[in-house]
Amino acid sequence: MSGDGLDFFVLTGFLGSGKTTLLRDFLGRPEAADTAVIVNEAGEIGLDGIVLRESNDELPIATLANGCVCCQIGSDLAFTIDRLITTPRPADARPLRRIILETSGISMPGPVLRTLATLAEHRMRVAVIGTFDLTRGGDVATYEEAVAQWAAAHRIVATKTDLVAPADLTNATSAIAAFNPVAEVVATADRTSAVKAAFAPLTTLPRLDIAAVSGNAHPRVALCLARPAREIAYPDLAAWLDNLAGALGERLLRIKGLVQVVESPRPLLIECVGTMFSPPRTLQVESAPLSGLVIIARDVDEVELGQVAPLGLFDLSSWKAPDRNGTSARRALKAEWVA
Ligand SMILES: Nc1nc2c(ncn2[C@@H]2O[C@H](COP(=O)(O)OP(=O)(O)OP(=O)(O)O)[C@@H](O)[C@H]2O)c(=O)[nH]1
Repeated sequence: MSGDGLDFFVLTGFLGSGKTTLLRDFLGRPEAADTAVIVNEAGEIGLDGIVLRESNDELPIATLANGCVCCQIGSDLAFTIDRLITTPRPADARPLRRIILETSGISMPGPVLRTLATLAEHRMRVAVIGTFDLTRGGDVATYEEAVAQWAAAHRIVATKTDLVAPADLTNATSAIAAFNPVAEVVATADRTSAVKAAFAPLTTLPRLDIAAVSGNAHPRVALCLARPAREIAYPDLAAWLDNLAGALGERLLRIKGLVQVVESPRPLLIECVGTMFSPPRTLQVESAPLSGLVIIARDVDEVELGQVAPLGLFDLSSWKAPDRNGTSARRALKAEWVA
């Protein structure tokens, strides 16, 4: 038996940001019957597993409690996934449709995704779902893990909506986009809608309407849009991405975007979390609705990005960069992007 057709959700988010609660609410819903769960906790006591078991005591729930999933238990994770997929389902149960891995609040997403990449034979559709605790907002961005978790997410769910003022909920989308402008955002006070949307299949096209982003730049995280400056051949694009990853190393948090290369009439979807790239995928649309790569990186400036070879492949609008002079550069850069 293979995992072909399975959705694999990596549920990530900082300590206490509402991951278990979101998952518990989902597992209590009828459509969660074809779900298996893997819980990782850095601590010794598998508390999250117990809480989740309360919401649905028939689900397969595997606990990885012997360390943080990102640093110690790659092979345990691979083994656990394998076992969940190959274990026969009870006669009256529907086939397994999704696995949800709740990572510990201090897990870095990159190593988890690297482990999942070794399980390519299962052909699972992997999506990273992040939580954004509205009561703490961007405050936890001082923790490198929190920023990496948001940057890696395909979708970010605003949590604890009942504990904040309506204005905080209204501003949630822009607050989240300040850390990851390409993620889908789920920000609603309607808990049922939020829970369903959190684990719905992903849409294909990246969200690149980054001109809508507002808010203050994070002191160490730069968000940048790289737009093709000329026609781009695939080998040049591949070399540029390789060199960018090599130059930034672990400071590279995320790239997502569409690039039209001369070899193909259709745009390529380019995506990486950390320095790990998904294989570029040709989109089944004639031309890119918007050609460009959104880059999220830590401790980097436009000059360094501009030195990546081959030179001159992309124009860089660093529309949200760390504010070094005490005045925001965002307005001018944003205007450049809008034009
Ligand atoms: N009022 C309210 N409380 C929430 C909500 N989501 C989570 N909480 C509370 O916030 C605390 C932390 O929530 P968890 O769901 O355990 O958070 P977590 O991200 O799984 O935490 P770790 O596993 O420690 O990383 C708990 O006391 C929850 O009851 C919410 O939407 N509304």
